[in-house]
Amino acid sequence: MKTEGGSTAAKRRAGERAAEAVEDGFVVGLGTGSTTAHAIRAIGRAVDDGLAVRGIPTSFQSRQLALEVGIPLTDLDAVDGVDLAIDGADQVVDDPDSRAHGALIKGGGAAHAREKLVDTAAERFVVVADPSKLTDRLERPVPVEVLPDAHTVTADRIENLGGDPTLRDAERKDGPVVTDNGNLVLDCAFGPIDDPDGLAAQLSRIPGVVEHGLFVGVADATYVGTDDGVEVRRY
Ligand SMILES: O=C[C@H](O)[C@H](O)[C@H](O)COP(=O)(O)O
Repeated sequence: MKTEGGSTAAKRRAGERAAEAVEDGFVVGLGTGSTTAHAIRAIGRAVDDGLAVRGIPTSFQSRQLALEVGIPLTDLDAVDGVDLAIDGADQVVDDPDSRAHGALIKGGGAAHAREKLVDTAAERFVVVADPSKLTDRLERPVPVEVLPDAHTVTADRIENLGGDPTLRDAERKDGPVVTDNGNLVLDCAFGPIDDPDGLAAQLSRIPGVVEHGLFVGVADATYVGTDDGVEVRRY
């Protein structure tokens, strides 16, 4: 799980505040990453105190943590709906004058395909972040999960859109990162992204793309942990 960047205390404040929104009987989407991990641990403590919830993990990592802290688990196909999803982000547009306000780049931990399934299914999706994630325009490389057998041709098509794709390598293994779904990840640099919605549609149309990390118009709020509190952005 990726943990670099941002202060741990700020991440913890954001995660714990989001966990306070979990109500008795909720089905909760459990995102992935170092910030969401604080929310999962806080939900686990609430479960110890008697809160009845079921969690839907978005990755092997969040599943393991949820099991460790005692959150009963379910899956999307087994529930009528998801009341709340809590998830992190790699970048969040923070500009109320921009049409992209609240748009996200996700997938730093290669979990964005399952995250998008769960986050878009939720009645309410809350992003948890520290201030280092806020930006005027999305500009980090966009993680794109691709079918392994087609990663070269898919990379060519992403280049045709103006992207510069790099196959994500595993740090402690020879070879590429393999996602929980058995696929590969291309980190695709586009420079500053003026129209994330348009780029999202173009990426989704490429055969071989399983899912990309642009989340546009999905988040309902971002909880930004700071050095001394939590700022809430609502969309
Ligand atoms: O694939 C991973 C996810 O999209 C994470 O939610 C994202 O990378 C943020 O992680 P963190 O809270 O560790 O910065």
